[in-house]
Amino acid sequence: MEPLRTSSDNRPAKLIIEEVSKSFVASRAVVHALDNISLTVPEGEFLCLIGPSGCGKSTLLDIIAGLTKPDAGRVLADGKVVRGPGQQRLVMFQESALFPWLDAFGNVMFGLKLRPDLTNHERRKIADYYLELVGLEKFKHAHVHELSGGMKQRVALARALAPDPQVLLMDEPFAALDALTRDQLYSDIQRIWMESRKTIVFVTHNVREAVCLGDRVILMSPSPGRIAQVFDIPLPRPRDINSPDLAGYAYEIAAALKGTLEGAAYE
Ligand SMILES: Nc1ncnc2c1ncn2[C@@H]1O[C@H](COP(=O)(O)OP(=O)(O)OP(=O)(O)O)[C@@H](O)[C@H]1O
Repeated sequence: MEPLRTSSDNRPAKLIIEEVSKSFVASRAVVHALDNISLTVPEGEFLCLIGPSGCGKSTLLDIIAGLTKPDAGRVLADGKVVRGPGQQRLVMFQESALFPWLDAFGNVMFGLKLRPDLTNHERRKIADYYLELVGLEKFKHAHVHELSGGMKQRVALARALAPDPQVLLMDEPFAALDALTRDQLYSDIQRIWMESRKTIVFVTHNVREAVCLGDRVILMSPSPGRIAQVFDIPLPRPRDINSPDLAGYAYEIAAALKGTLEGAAYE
């Protein structure tokens, strides 16, 4: 099949989100979490979703993952309609959700259960490779309670990367970490993304984080959740979150973010 092309460049479209809407009934009120969202994500793009609390970022990520069904519209991954979770689209959450009874290696091996095509020997080699990639080879046999918050997120990242998904969906993965640990992870995730060229959809509240990581930043507005604005971030990589180059973009997006709160049509 001829790959679907995006309009903005010549890369094939990895994800197409077509007119997706989703409502929830909460305390007898209807919440319009997403209203008619359409978005195309080219292969290899690092896309950041930003917006105020409750604007539907996580709901959109869950719909892309196939964990939540939209009320209307659909998501296509490689041109095929997403009807449920798949090993090509893996999610990494804010809390690492590691298995506390397994060590770092065991947790990464667990992720590789998604690859029954591999022998146990191959899985072990892959787990070693990804633990090294995230800088944790020396902590291979450390148990979860022995790891810092940043190390746990590194293990979670290795676990998500090891089955080699084409799309990585990240829901505020660094939000619970201290600033220094986060800065290190910004470099690491950029390095890993530049080497692997995965398609990444990354949800964040943090404007500088979005500018540091994203090729594009999608600003969402709440009530109902809609795409308010799209920002291209053409800065060279790797980017340093503390560099002054980022500041202009961050300022512009922060101002627009403030505008989405003031302009939200609360229902
Ligand atoms: N399972 C659910 N049942 C009822 N309401 C829900 C459910 N999931 C999400 N919502 C509501 O839908 C809206 C969007 O939620 P969502 O978690 O997607 O927003 P968000 O932008 O990710 O928020 P945050 O930044 O605070 O994580 C919110 O009003 C939320 O309360």
